[in-house]
Amino acid sequence: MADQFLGFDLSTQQLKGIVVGSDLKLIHEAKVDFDADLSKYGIEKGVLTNPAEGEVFAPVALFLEAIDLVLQRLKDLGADFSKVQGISGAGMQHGTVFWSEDAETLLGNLDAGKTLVEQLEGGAKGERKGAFSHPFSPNWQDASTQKQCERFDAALGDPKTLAEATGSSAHHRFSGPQIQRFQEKYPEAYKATARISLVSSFLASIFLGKVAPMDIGDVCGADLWDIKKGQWHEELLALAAGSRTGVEDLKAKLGDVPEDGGASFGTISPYFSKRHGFPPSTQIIAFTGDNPSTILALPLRSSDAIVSLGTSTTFLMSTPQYRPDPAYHFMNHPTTAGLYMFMLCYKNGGLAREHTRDAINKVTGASDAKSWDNFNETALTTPALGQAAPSDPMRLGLYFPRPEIVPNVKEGTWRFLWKDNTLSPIAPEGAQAKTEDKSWPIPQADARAILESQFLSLRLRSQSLVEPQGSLPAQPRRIYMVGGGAVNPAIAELAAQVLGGSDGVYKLEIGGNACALGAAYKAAWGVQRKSGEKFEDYLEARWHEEGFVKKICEGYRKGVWEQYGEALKGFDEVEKQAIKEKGQ
Ligand SMILES: Nc1ncnc2c1ncn2[C@@H]1O[C@H](COP(=O)(O)OP(=O)(O)O)[C@@H](O)[C@H]1O
Ligand SMILES: O=C(CO)[C@@H](O)[C@H](O)COP(=O)(O)O
Repeated sequence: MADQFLGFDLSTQQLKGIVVGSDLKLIHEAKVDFDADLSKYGIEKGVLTNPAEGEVFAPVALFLEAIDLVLQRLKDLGADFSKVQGISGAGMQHGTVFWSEDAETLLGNLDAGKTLVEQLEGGAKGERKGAFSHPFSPNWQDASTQKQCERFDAALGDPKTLAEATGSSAHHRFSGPQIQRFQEKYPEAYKATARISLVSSFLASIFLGKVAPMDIGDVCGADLWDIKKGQWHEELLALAAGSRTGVEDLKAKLGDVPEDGGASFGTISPYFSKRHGFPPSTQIIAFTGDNPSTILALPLRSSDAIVSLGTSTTFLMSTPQYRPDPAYHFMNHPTTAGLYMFMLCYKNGGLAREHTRDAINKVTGASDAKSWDNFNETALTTPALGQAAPSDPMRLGLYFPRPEIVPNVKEGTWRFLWKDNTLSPIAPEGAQAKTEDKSWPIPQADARAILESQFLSLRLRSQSLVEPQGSLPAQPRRIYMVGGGAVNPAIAELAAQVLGGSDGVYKLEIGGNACALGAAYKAAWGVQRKSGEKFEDYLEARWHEEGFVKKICEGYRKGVWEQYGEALKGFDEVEKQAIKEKGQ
C-alpha cells in the first residue's frame, strides 16, 4: 500500500491512533488507556477532580506521554510511518491547554533522542522552563463555572440570543466561561499564557512543532465564535478576557481560525521524522473536536443519526438547517461550509450506565464485577417502561451521578411511576423502599430504565430534526452506534425500540473507533482532494457499504415506538420535577 494516513482521538479515557490507506481501509489501530497505562498521574477514568469547586481536569503531561506511547504501540504492531502522507486528529471538546511564552521555541527545537514530556513539561521546582503556563487542562466534565455561565447567558440579552450567535447557550464546559474563570482564579498564569489551544489544536501543535490554529468546527464549543459572521465575537471575548489584559490580548492568545477544514498547517515537526520515521513532507491537516470528527467516519444522509457512547453520550446529525436553541448545540461542520453539526451531549453517559451495571452485578453476585451480561439480560427481559400490562404505570427515571448538561440539573437519581398524567415518586437510591410491591425493584428495574431514560431524552430533543420516512412517522432513517458502548447489543436494541430508525441500527465494521477513523479520513481528504472536491464526494467515492458498516438490528418496531412516544410527556415532567427539586 502506497500512501497512508494517520488519525488520532485524544478523549477522556484514552488516546487512540488509526492508520488507513488511500482506499480508507483500516491498516493498524492502537490505544493508550489512561487509567491502565498512566495511573502514576493519580487519575480516575482519565481525570483528576476537585469536588469542592466542581472542577474536573487532566494533566497535560499525561497527554504528552500518551502520544509517545501510542506511536510506539502502532510501530510494535508493524505500522510503517514512512508511508504516512497526512496526519489529522480529534480531541475531546472544550478543554483548553495554556502555553507559556517558551512554548514555540521548545516545540521547534525538540531533541529526537528524548521524550516529549521530558522536554515540554516544566520542572516541578522551577528548575526548567516548560511549554505550559498551567499544568492542567480543564475537562468537559467540569462544572465549576456556573457564575461565569450566568454572565455569558446575560451578555447578549438572554441564552437564546447567545445560542443564535454562537450555536450554544452558556455551558459549564465551554471554553469561554472556562477561560474567564481561569483568568480570575489564576491571574498570573493567565498573564504568562502566550497561546491557548483546544485539546484538538494542542495535539496538532505537537505534531506541527508550533502552535496550530483552532479548527472551524471545534471552535464552536467555546461560546466565543460568531457562527454567522465567521469570526470571534468581540463582546464575548471581552467578557472572557476581563479588564486586566483585554480583548486584543485574548484574540492573540486564541489565534486565527482558518475556514477550510482540509487546510494543511504545514509539514510534520522534524522531531517525529527523526524519532519515528515519518517523511518530512507529511502534512498536518486541521485537527477537530471528537464529535465533529465522528461525523466524518460515515456518509451521513438527511435524518441519519449517530449515537456516540463514549464517556459522554452524544447524539449527532449533519444538517443544512441552523436552528439553535439553548437546549442543544449547533457547530460548524468540520469540512463542509453550509452544513452544521447538531449535537446533544450528556455528561452521565457511560459512567452512569456502569454504576447501574455494578449495582446489578453486586446483588446478583456476578463473578466478574465489570461484566455487562447481567445488565444486558435484565434490561432485555424487563418489559418496555416496566409495563407488564398496558394498564400498568410507566417507569420513568433519571440517573445522574454527576451534574447533568441535558437538562442542566444537579446530580441525583429520580424514579417515578407515570399514570393518568400523574407522577408518583419511588424511594430514591439508598433510601428505604416504602412499599413491598414490585413496582420498581432496585437495582434490577434500573437496567432497562436507564437506557430508556437516555434514549427518551434523545428522542424528545431531536424529534423536530428528523423527517417522515416513507409511510413511517418522522424518525431517524439510520442510527449508527459508535464509541466504546457500541459493542453492547442490548444498548443498540433499546436505542432501536425508543428512537426507531426506518432503515435499522448499524455499527462500524472498520476499527473500534469512529472518531479516530474520521480523523484519518480527514487527513486523507486534506492531502488527496482534487481542487474543490468536497469531503462528502471524496468519502462517497471510496465508501463500500459492505465491510464498512454492519446492521446490528431492526430500528422501528410498530407499537413499541408508539408506546415510547406516549412516554415522552411523562419523561418531560420527570425532568421538570428534577429541576424543581434540585435546581440548575
Ligand atoms: N460492552 C460494553 N457495554 C457498554 N459499555 C461499554 C462496553 N465496553 C465499553 N463500554 C463503555 O465505553 C466507554 C468508553 O468509551 P470510549 O469511546 O473509548 O470513551 P472515550 O472516547 O470517552 O475515552 C466506557 O465508559 C465504558 O463504559
Ligand atoms: O463535551 C463533549 C461534547 O460537547 C464531550 O462529548 C467531549 O467531547 C468528550 O467526549 P468523549 O470523551 O466522551 O468522547
